[in-house]
Amino acid sequence: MTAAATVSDVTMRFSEHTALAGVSTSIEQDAITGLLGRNGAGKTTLMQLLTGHRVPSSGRVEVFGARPYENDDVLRRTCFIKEGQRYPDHFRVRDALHGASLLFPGWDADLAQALLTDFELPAGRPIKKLSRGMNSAVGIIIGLASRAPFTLFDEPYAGLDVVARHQFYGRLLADYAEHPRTILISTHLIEEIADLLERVLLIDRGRLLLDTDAESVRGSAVTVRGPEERIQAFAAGHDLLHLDTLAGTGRAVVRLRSGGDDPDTCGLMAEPTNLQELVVAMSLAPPATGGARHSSTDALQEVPR
Ligand SMILES: Nc1ncnc2c1ncn2[C@@H]1O[C@H](COP(=O)(O)OP(=O)(O)OP(=O)(O)O)[C@@H](O)[C@H]1O
Repeated sequence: MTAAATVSDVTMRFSEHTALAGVSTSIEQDAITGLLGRNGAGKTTLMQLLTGHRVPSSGRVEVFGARPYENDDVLRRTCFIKEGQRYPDHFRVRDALHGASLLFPGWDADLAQALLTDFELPAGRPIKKLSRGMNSAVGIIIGLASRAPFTLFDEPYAGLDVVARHQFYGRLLADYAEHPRTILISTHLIEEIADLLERVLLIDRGRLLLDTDAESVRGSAVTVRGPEERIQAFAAGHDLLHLDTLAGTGRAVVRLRSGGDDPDTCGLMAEPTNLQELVVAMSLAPPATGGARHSSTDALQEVPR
């Protein structure tokens, strides 16, 4: 894989709190990567490091082969869209777009105009008078129309309605297909974007739990239902991530290991676990039982906690 950005053994401390602890990963060039994790996991912090908004307490961050901090050459090729983006008080929508057009060499004015129409945004309206969702739409337009070689969306759609979100996904995919670039997107709406993702990074309490291609995630875990003792017998050859039981009957999320039993053989009903369920189960799994503890030969690349 060619990396647009690399993060090597990065720790980020805020006085007493360690937001990222020894994180190493690469952001694949010309791919869409999802950055997932619970509140406070460290997603925004990682994006701030990648965009030169912060320098790590230790470790090294490189984007396009150089450190991003105060590096105009890197930052000109980077567009960072964050939730609740603020603009100067007097700015109208068109001022924000005009400002962005000056910043980004690859700016596509036609795409910006088409997106204004999609999101029904009045170009002449003062930004401070926009609704929350409309404000998010301004950021999304800038992020897409910038055509920046490295575009980061940090939970870009606060308040955006479901129709607008789907317009965003559609536009993102269509434009990315024509103009491949490196896109990193953090979101809590995992199922909505699961199909867009080519790579998945899952952070939990400042550590990477999952760093893999999305294809490997699909089919890597099953959700099984049945008598608890059968679930335990089945899970013995795999990784039990999460188990709910009621009166002896259970529902479990199990990461598959090669060589383990089939759910059928154990008399269990099984269905593939979707990305969102897997993220929930991995984030909730205690280190002693969580799949992330195990190094394995499975398709998933796991990082020890
Ligand atoms: N400037 C700061 N000073 C002190 N602590 C901070 C600072 N910025 C972030 N943190 C802490 O670092 C941790 C990671 O925060 P971060 O914003 O990266 O999480 P996140 O994964 O983006 O969360 P969310 O999904 O809620 O946006 C949190 O515990 C947060 O309180």
